[in-house]
Amino acid sequence: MEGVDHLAHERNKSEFDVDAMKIVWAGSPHAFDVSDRISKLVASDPGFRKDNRSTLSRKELFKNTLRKAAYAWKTIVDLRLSEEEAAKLRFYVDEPAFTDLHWGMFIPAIKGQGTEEQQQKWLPLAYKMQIIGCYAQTELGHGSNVQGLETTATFDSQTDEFIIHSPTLTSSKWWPGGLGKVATHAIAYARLIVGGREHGVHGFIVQLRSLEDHSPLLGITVGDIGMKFGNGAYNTMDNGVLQFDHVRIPRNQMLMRVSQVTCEGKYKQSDVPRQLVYGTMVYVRQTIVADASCALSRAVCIATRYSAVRRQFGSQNGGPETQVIDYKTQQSRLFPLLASAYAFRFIGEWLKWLYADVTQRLQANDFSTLPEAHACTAGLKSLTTTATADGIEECRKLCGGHGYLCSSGLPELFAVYVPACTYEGDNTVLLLQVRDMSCKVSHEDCFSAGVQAVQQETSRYNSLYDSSRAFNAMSLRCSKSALLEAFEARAARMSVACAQNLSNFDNPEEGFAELSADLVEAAVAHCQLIVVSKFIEKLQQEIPGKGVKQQLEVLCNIYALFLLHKHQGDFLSTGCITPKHAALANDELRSLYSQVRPNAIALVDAFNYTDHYLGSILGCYDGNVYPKLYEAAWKDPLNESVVPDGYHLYIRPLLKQEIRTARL
Ligand SMILES: CCCCCCCCCCCCCCC/C=C/C(=O)SCCNC(=O)CCNC(=O)[C@H](O)C(C)(C)COP(=O)(O)OP(=O)(O)OC[C@H]1O[C@@H](n2cnc3c(N)ncnc32)[C@H](O)[C@@H]1OP(=O)(O)O
Ligand SMILES: Cc1cc2nc3c(=O)[nH]c(=O)nc-3n(C[C@H](O)[C@H](O)[C@H](O)COP(=O)(O)OP(=O)(O)OC[C@H]3O[C@@H](n4cnc5c(N)ncnc54)[C@H](O)[C@@H]3O)c2cc1C
Repeated sequence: MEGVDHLAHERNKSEFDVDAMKIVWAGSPHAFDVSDRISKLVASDPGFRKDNRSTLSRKELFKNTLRKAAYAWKTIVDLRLSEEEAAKLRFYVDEPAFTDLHWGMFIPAIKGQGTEEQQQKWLPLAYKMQIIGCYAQTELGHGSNVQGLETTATFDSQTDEFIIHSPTLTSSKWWPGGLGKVATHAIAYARLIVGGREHGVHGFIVQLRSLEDHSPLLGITVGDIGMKFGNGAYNTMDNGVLQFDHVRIPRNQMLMRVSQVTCEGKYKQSDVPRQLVYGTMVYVRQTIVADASCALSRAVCIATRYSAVRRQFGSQNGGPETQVIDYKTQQSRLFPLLASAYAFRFIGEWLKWLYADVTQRLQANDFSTLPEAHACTAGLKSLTTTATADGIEECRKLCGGHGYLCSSGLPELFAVYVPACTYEGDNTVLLLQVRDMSCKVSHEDCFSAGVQAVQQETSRYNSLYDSSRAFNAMSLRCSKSALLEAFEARAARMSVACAQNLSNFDNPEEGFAELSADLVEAAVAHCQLIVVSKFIEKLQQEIPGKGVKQQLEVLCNIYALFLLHKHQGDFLSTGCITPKHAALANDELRSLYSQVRPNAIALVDAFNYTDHYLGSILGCYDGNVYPKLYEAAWKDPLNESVVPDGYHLYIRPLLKQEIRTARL
């Protein structure tokens, strides 16, 4: 049966132009071309094989990652790939590695926080990988609370140097990727002390290892923090521990765009806001949102293809059994995830635009949109990574028993992905930062503007309440604006409730702490509103290709109505929908699922993932699942011998009742 497309009948059912949808997914014809070429290049090169990751020991796994990273670099140099193509190549190599932090955080930190001079000195070295960098912020004792970091950087005006020091065990840097075994340099975050005065946390470029023999420099203690969740998975990364014992660095290795220390020991603050020290995190959070759609679409692609292959029950007159994708329960779990993958793709695109816009403004010393960018990236990073991590696990369950096999690709994808809910800011901590989005819910807003802010919000809410009276079964089906109003009303109501409750506290901090769980829920409602509204905006653009826009309309409705159904308590209590409307929304969802069904395989084909990237027998393009599963089982190291190692020591004595005399 080799070469037969077992999903051909599914592909023939599709009602839209898949190639046009591929362009929409990629973002542009150019982006599609780059992605398509590079993914095929990686898939066809045996140097990038990854099917044995879960069976390797940590040491073998890590060495293999080093080999792949070096091979990837050689490929990039030999083929003279552009920056965009090189980034795509690393993406499709699909193995977390020190290079993620070098390109993803170390370089952006220097670009964002370094002066022109510092950029000129360090960036060429980093671009050529003559130095390898990591981002050393988190410590054993503090991650979320950046202001609580304990590492110190004390200025010594005699020698024009900073002395970087770890004064306590809890000040040890802990977690930075690439630090454990590879990085030669770090952007280390430390409390700046000048002339006995503290000036908060700043970034410093610190060399960690010799460029000759890779040994740690004087005063540096560095190593890996140990095995992490799952086999293979994120264990390809050398997350590290680092202690400084009075390590001296030249003064010009403090990143000085935000503030400077002069050789006389004067601390000077630029006009730029202090928060720019956190700028790298804003950048990375934005990329993590884009990455969420990749991880979720990958899991959804696997689960959708397998659901079309898998059959259980329902045979009539000896005919084939029912494809599990035809069960309404399967559809109601799978299709909202498919819709979410598309929704996250578009919100990722929007956030990329927002970030580019902020960056441009920053260059012109316009810092006005920084708080919005921070709130949006923080909130949307939290929303999309939580939904994606949960979605991957749901996809595993949607694949039944076989989903639990490593060869399904889902266990490793889950293990690699879940830390996204924690790194770059714990998701709950980040939701608490969502204050400046479309409404005001912070304690300062309530207290500084007093009752006025609450009144404004209340009247805004009331007007939404009135307009959304028009929300009915018909508008649910046809009107995006009715849906959007429902989401706006819900978000506004939750914010107003928080604001009113906050104003009952004499002490704002106390009120904020007491109501933080409600604030988090209001933040989620705001983030969902943004995702829905940006999906709707996307549909207002011209989208070429037969049936493409119609498919996206269906997915947009599914995304919004699924959330409305899931959070109907919130929506009902806004009074903008009645229980009858909630029931109608549910009926509408069922009908939308029927519309997606014939197009489901084509909608995941539009992601254009190679079998190499998917890394899943259940999700393979041709759907020839069973022979591949059978063949893969026999390749497991445990099946190398028919009688296992250990038989004579442990099984035979059991069977022969000789266990008391056996040497265990
Ligand atoms: C199968 C194989 C698959 C393979 C796939 C491979 C793909 C892998 C690719 C992914 C790679 C990703 C690698 C990830 C590596 C991870 C790296 C890290 O985790 S680095 C460390 C990140 N750390 C954090 O994120 C810490 C979280 N904490 C914070 O961000 C902040 O400290 C805080 C915002 C929570 C602090 O809050 P608070 O105390 O209120 O802040 P401050 O007082 O310091 O701030 C006052 C003021 O500033 C505003 N603010 C805060 N942050 C920012 C910001 N970033 N930008 C702009 N403004 C900011 C804050 O809101 C306050 O504003 P105000 O107006 O005064 O209220
Ligand atoms: C795989 C991985 C890679 C990483 N890579 C890097 C790296 O390259 N560089 C780097 O510097 N760091 C890195 N980190 C560290 C990461 O950024 C931190 O772990 C993350 O910011 C969370 O901080 P924490 O560990 O201190 O969590 P904690 O803050 O200790 O969180 C523990 C719990 O407390 C809750 N909590 C904390 N504060 C509050 C609050 N104010 N209100 C309510 N609840 C709260 C959280 O919600 C969470 O449930 C990495 C982490 C992981 C897992």
